[in-house]
Amino acid sequence: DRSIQENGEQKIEKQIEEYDNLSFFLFFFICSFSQKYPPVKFLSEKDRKRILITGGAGFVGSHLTDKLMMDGHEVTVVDNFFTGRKRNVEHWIGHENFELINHDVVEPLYIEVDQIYHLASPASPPNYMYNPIKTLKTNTIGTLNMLGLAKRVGARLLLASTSEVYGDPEVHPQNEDYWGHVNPIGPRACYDEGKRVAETMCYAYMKQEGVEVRVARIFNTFGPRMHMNDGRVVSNFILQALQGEALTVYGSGSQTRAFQYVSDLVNGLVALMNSNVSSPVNLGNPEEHTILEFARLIKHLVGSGGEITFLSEAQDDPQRRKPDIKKAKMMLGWEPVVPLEEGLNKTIHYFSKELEYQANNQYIPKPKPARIKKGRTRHN
Ligand SMILES: O=c1ccn([C@@H]2O[C@H](COP(=O)(O)OP(=O)(O)O[C@H]3OC[C@@H](O)[C@H](O)[C@H]3O)[C@@H](O)[C@H]2O)c(=O)[nH]1
Repeated sequence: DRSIQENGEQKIEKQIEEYDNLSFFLFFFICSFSQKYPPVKFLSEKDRKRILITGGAGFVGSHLTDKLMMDGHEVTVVDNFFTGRKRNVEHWIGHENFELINHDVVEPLYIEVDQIYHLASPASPPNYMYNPIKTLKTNTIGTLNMLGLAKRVGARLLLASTSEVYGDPEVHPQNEDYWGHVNPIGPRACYDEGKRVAETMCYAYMKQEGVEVRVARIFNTFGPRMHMNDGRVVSNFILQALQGEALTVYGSGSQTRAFQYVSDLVNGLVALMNSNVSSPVNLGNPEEHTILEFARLIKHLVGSGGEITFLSEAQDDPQRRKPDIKKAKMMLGWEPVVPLEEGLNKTIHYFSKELEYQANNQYIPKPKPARIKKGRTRHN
């Protein structure tokens, strides 16, 4: 009797085991088909960091979010959606490692994090000139708030600074030791001086409070997820070429810029954050072209027959800009790897899809010209 009973129990146990195996396989089978997020690495508790990205729904911020999420970290994106868009990060919404907070950094923020990438600020000249007071508040009060947060929770903060701290430079190419040539009362000052004082704040918090800071001086960057209304040269030229309109060159077009593709920048930001370099580091692609050359190249890549028109020069427009990236190469082992044409083709593809999307949604915004509009009602 006993052996019959034992036999029966063994059979039941075996059946349960088989059922468990089956449901285990079924679970993975269903998961692999219903997977709705990009693949995310598994990181142990020790290696996984809680990372805050201010401006994380913006152009650069959203690509940084993708990288840090896919590397397996817990990412909190804070954005006030002035220039950022939910669409840029919507593919992460609901993921257990991801959180999106609609918040303006001008107000204090109380969360627990290990690292802060402080990117929040309008970055395109027409956007940052649109509401200079807000740009100043974001870069000054916003940066103070984030440094205060870093101090309270012992987090390391990386500031997204800019090549604009060099102003209209008198040395060429620009290295990190150059102090810059900025007009403190010109139309670009809200951004240039805002970023310069943001850098000053970082080093004051480092010296006085021991906060770990990293400062990236970001040179011109382009790529998918730039806003249609961004107003910077690459998105303007691509949109104009795609729509068969004339490409608008401000001034003679002899002013120069050097453009990096966004994935190169994101790799540089992560390398800098995790390095021991606390002094400012230039991140940019040193391949320099005139704006007229850019216009011709984009026209050629899009295959557009549109004209090139010359409009009046923008005030205080930097005439020559090119990063010296020796420091990033030596200290971070970083340099850009994406060729200009490859990056431009990816961006052209993105904007043609955006135009289709907008056409289906009955709204096609025109690129904004870099003009300051007076007498508008604005919210500070
Ligand atoms: O339609 C356009 C737009 C811009 N331009 C010109 O193209 C050049 C580049 O202009 P952008 O607006 O793209 O960018 P800028 O280099 O002036 O500023 C940028 O600098 C570095 C970053 O920090 C910022 O993203 C941004 O401030 C300027 O000389 C501008 O006058 C045109 O000729 N036509």
